[in-house]
Amino acid sequence: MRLAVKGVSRAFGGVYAVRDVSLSVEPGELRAVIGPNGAGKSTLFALIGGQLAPNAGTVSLGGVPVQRLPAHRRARLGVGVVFQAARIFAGMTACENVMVGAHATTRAGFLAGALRLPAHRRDERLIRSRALACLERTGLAAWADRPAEELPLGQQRALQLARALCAEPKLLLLDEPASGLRAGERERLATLIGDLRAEGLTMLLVEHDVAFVMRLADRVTVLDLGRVIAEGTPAEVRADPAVIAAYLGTTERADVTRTGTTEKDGTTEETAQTTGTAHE
Ligand SMILES: Nc1ncnc2c1ncn2[C@@H]1O[C@H](COP(=O)(O)OP(=O)(O)OP(=O)(O)O)[C@@H](O)[C@H]1O
Repeated sequence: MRLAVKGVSRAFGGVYAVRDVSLSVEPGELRAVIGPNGAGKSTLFALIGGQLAPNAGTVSLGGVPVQRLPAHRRARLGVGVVFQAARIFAGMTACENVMVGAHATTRAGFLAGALRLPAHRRDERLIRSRALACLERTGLAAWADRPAEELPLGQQRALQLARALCAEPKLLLLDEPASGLRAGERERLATLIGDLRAEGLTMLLVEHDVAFVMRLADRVTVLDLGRVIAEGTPAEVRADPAVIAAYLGTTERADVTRTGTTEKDGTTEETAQTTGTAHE
């Protein structure tokens, strides 16, 4: 599903977190959004997912303007979201957590469920088998019937991804999916994202870990201080002087696999000062 963001701005307390940002992601494309700390990545992510509304500009999905729709309405249009912080339902098994993702997309509603109609039982069986397949894809098959809260953090993230996939999204938004993962988990995630891309799923990936996205993305959008400063293929972006100045250059972060906070040491004085201003 095509995603088009046009002239989107969002301010907090008079300070723009995202300012006049435009980007369009073609169906089947894997787009990465990178940028230093405070660049506006998470804000842009929330503006697309519907957790935030823009002060100006439009967001459209497959040509439908959605900037005023809440997140659950965008989900129904086919937007799947994996947040950075694990959002799991405690007191439910891993499989039940994943099944939640699919319920919005099935016909049998609450009433059919409450009345235990045959259509509902059929749907439940279908959803359970879909959920198990998603758990398998994300390496969580062995956890299916265990309480979700017992999963280690990395697996809780994978569980969110399984839940999003179970809803069969047309656009998948991933917010720093590699952060906090161990090397093996990171590799598995990269493989899965590559597989999803090969299957034609449109994805937008916000990521701190530049090396992680550079080998996966078709195109990369670079934000700095709320604005798009570069866009292109990974090779083009890597060679762009504006990107090097703002983000990649001084500590060769492109080759450093880091998560969490971006180090400020070694940045140019100018970059350090402007980044500081953005946080005020
Ligand atoms: N809810 C909020 N209230 C006030 N200011 C906010 C809010 N969310 C973001 N900001 C500010 O907007 C700017 C952009 O933040 P955002 O989290 O979108 O950047 P980011 O690129 O995701 O950063 P990071 O890589 O550190 O997560 C920052 O200056 C931040 O302090």
